[in-house]
Amino acid sequence: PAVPPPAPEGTKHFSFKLLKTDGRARRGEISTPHGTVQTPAFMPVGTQATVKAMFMGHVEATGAEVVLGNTYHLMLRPTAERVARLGGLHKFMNWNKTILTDSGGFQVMSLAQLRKLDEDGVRFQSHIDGQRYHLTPERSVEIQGLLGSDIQMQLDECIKLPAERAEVSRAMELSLRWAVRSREQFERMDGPAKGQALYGIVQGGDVPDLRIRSAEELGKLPFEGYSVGGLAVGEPQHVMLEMLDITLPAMPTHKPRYLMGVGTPDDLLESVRRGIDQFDCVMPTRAGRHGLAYTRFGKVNLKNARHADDPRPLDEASTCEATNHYSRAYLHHLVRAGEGLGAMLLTWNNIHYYQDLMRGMREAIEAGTFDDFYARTKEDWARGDI
Ligand SMILES: CNc1nc2cc(C(N)=O)ccc2[nH]1
Repeated sequence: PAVPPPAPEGTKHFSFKLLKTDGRARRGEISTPHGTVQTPAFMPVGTQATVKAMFMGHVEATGAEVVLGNTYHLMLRPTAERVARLGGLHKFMNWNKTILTDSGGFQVMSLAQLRKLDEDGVRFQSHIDGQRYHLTPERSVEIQGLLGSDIQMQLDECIKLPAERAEVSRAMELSLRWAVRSREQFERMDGPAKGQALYGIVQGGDVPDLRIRSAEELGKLPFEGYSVGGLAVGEPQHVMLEMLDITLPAMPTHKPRYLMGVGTPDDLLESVRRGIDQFDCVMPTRAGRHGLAYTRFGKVNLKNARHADDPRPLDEASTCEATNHYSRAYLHHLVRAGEGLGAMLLTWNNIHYYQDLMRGMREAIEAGTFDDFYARTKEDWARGDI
């Protein structure tokens, strides 16, 4: 039988230190058996044990200290048991820093076929080969343990917005019951002793009293951190931000807060300002594969013919080794020609930009100048690319 990989030599603990605040913005440090994570942090998405179009050494060069793995994809292929037999996800993908995994629940609802959700869990068919699965809170934690994930997620039910209050309440209450079962499984697998973390996920849609109930009930359980779920699911940005204003004050102060699936650079700036510590989003990697660059002065679409003769790099001041050796004209050519190097260079640029933005916010909070950083960054984006 496959057993979870052994924790690395040395530290076997998880901790979070709240180092400084500036308004509601927080500067912290997460410690896991695979190193530390300076927060606020952006976690590049490594869905199928790879950050698409990047070598992990280059992901590390951007300053990223934690990447996300998707339980749904990995349980289908190559399976958690095979990854465990091969030494765990860190070894499998050659990443020896921190790995956070999601529970699989969100992607079952968005990718799998013939889904049937009940009190026990969710039954579905693989989008790859139609094979049937039954994902329960216990199985999701077991899979994440087999992968050797440092930060694991409870199984929850995330619904799309807009939704009726009754539906939001049903899904939130189910997620609370699943939180307890996830925690029991995590402790059966000695997660805390291995220095791993399990995060509870706050649900409640766009309904203030349900958000507060979810946050308060989860806060009574000994989770190492808490995610804000159920957002970036079709609601306008102002609704997402209003929900943060409601939810964050009801969450434990001295535990990390992770806003799932978010977001654009502007989402990150607004959410750090409200007290979020961790983010993940496919935006920078997916955009890079579609010819779109994120820069200090906003987005640049390299497909656009205006770049065809432009000898300048994307950003003269960027320290990203992937983009300051190449002209916009060259990037435009690669994108128009459909060359793989185009996707690689733009993905690297985008992850590097996201890490630069997070580093800027961390330094501003440390210096007590977050409001100034916020205003200047908004101005730079408004200036746009010239
Ligand atoms: C891209 N938006 C997004 N919202 C999410 C919510 C969850 C959740 N578990 O509520 C997970 C992943 C998510 N990704």
